Amino acid sequence: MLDALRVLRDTASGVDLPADVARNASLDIERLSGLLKPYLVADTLQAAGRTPGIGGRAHALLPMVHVDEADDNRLVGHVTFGRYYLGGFGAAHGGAIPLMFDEIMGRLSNAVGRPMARTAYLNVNFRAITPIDVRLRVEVRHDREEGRKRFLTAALYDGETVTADATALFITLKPGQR
Ligand SMILES: CCCCCCCCCCCC(=O)SCCNC(=O)CCNC(=O)[C@H](O)C(C)(C)COP(=O)(O)OP(=O)(O)OC[C@H]1O[C@@H](n2cnc3c(N)ncnc32)[C@H](O)[C@@H]1OP(=O)(O)O
Repeated sequence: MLDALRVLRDTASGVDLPADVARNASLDIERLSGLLKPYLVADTLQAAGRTPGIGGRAHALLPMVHVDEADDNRLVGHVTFGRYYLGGFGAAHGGAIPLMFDEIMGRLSNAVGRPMARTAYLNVNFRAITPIDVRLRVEVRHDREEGRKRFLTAALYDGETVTADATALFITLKPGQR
């Protein structure tokens, strides 16, 4: 269903509709929302964001990052920003790129049995236009740990061009910390 939703939001982002088509589409979307509403649950029980086996953890907001290779301290994956993420002039929105970095760096930070950590900072440099509808490579490194602090770096590539890179600090949560 979330795959279909992704297709819908990419398509809906790219069209310019006559009023009657827009009205009919709105009615259909409202009908779908009505179909789902009886199944709303507490956020601790929802599938979205809590289903690691499904791309993007079934989180509707996230661009789908696919992991191609990973070990304890390094991860290589790929991502394609669809039309939904367009900022302008064929480039991904500058807010979508940190979203993707936070997710994929968080995934490596929390991998291999390391206890849960939360992002304390995420610094992103935009080095070149990040094109939409192009398969991009993302590389993440877990560089070092100092007590509760985990330092990670990442880069996003269009071919050999680095379009963005990031440094992040993740802090291990204390037992019982919310
Ligand atoms: C299905 C599963 C898949 C799992 C895959 C999941 C992937 C998703 C990942 C997404 C992750 C997120 O987006 S998380 C959501 C976004 N992040 C947040 O909402 C975080 C909000 N902030 C916080 O909750 C808090 O500030 C914490 C937990 C980060 C830290 O608070 P704390 O625990 O009280 O620790 P605190 O004493 O302040 O800091 C500990 C040490 O770190 C340093 N420190 C703290 N913050 C910073 C900072 N911004 N910059 C520099 N240094 C900092 C302190 O100086 C201190 O150093 P010293 O004195 O010890 O030297």
